[in-house]
Amino acid sequence: MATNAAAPPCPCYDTPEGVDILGRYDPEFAAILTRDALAFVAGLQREFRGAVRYAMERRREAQRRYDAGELPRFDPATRPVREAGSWACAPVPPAIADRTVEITGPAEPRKMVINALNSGAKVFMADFEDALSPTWENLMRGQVNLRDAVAGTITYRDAARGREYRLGDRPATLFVRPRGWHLPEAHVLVDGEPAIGCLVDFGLYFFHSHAAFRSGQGAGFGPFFYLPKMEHSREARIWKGVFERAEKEAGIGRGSIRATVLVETLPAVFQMEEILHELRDHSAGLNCGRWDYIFSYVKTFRARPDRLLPDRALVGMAQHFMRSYSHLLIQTCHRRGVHAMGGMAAQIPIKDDAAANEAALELVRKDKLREVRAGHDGTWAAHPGLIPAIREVFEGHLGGRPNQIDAAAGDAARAGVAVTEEDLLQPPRGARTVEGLRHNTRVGVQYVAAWLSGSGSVPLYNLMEDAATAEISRVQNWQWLRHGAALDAGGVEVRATPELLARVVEEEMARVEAEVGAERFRRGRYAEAGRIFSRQCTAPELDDFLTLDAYNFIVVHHPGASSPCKL
Ligand SMILES: CC(=O)SCCNC(=O)CCNC(=O)[C@H](O)C(C)(C)COP(=O)(O)OP(=O)(O)OC[C@H]1O[C@@H](n2cnc3c(N)ncnc32)[C@H](O)[C@@H]1OP(=O)(O)O
Ligand SMILES: O=CC(=O)O
Ligand SMILES: [Mg+2]
Repeated sequence: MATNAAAPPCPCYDTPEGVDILGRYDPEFAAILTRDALAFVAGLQREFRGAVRYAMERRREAQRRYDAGELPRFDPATRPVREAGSWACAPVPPAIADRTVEITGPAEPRKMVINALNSGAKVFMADFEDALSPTWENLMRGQVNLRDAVAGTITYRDAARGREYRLGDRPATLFVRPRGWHLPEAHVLVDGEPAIGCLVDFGLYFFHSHAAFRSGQGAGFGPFFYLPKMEHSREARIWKGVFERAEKEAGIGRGSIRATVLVETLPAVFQMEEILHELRDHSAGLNCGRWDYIFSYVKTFRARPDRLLPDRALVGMAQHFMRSYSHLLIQTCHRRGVHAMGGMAAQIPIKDDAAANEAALELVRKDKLREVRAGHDGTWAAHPGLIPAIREVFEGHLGGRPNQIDAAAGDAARAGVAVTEEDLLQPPRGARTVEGLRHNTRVGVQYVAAWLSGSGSVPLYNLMEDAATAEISRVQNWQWLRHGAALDAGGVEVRATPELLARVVEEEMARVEAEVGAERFRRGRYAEAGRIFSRQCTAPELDDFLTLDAYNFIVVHHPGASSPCKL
């Protein structure tokens, strides 16, 4: 954690009792961090921090049981919720009936927010999570961007390219993804403790934009959210409480706020009905967060040598456990009357090779066709260049319908099969190789270097990489090392050991340096990233999240940014 002693003591933020801001002062940020907005955020913290602490402890307790050999499963105690045909989620707001293509991207840079809103997608998910490195600057600029986007006033001038960016006629509808429950916000203290990051993200955005959103984009509903990385319905219950408190304080109707929950942890797949039930007045469906789901599969089974994953590249939606997860999600959502959203194909446009670009596009088309045929109502795009192809697949299949919630269509329904616990847990098949270890390392180190430098999503080897995909690289390396996995090295079998990893890290760092150039390598945070990534892959206990440990390296405290000179 760095301290910037050179920061001037004043001007400073006007904070309510018990709130301290340790991030850099900026007049633009001060327009977000108003006394009233901070009082709203502090109220959320004070009411819900006990429940969040308890939920995090329950996660750790569940993990201890998995480590001892228990398998995740459907909870017998909530069978009545799963089996009751008598409940449904609140009707879908008209503004988001059609979510066939959603673009995602970080809430900062500003240019990207405008591009996403103008991309032709129905929805833009502005991300404070997988795609954003949570530096103070990114978080606060992201809040400024979203406020201006909802107000319809967002513009940007790219002086170097002489380009002006402004909103087009039919911008995408905004969803905002706050961070997961586990991440603190070290620049905002409430009663002397770091705030819960997602309540800062949610609270500031809601406070400044709920009214404009409801009268504009939401047509009487909203704001809309995506909720990441939950592991149990008790965590959804906390969000329900947050939403109800926010609605009450804002004087808007209960059920105005809607949220799509990402089902992206293995424990959560056994809780989908329960999550929807908790959020039934606030639900905007579920989404297959496939990359974090793979990460979670490894994490949950960290202690199980019989459940080692094959190379990352082989763990796709065609694997039985992934297909089963998507099918159960579709069945569950449609039974309860809400959208079943698909996930992210990792391919992005390839600029300098037309044939490779066409091959990448074809993979995206195939992935999307599988999703819409399975019954998904919409899906994600990582890049504006993919939207025409994805729209063509989804709109072509839906034939003018905004979604297929009521259609009882798709493989998931047609198959008529009950997805079982065994289906959801079936270990994926495929080879484990030294090349896989190398690829994980090369990508993991470069991602961490980018994240430390403020970029949370980056193109690497023609694929999108973000926190979720990087997590797979990290935990897979850790798991292979922990269990001394046998890896194929071109026909020869070698064991994954710390010594092998050390050699791979050294060689891959040299390769990365050659690829990015010595100057960029020296100026970037590659060496630091190499150390963090290696340490995490060889740690005796698996860290819960890459970004929790790495967060300490991006926190910059400015003493005097708030309380010492309260206005
Ligand atoms: C696992 C998950 O959670 S998935 C969801 C989280 N991940 C994401 O959201 C990733 C989103 N995608 C991205 O961040 C980017 O597409 C990247 C980093 C993968 C590639 O970005 P770049 O290298 O900048 O792409 P590229 O150079 O092709 O960009 C071309 C133009 O498209 C824009 N663009 C690219 N991706 C996006 C996007 N997702 N949203 C808006 N605009 C975008 C760029 O800003 C650029 O605009 P310009 O021509 O006005 O300068
Ligand atoms: O958030 C999405 C994912 O795939 O992870
Ligand atoms: Mg995710």
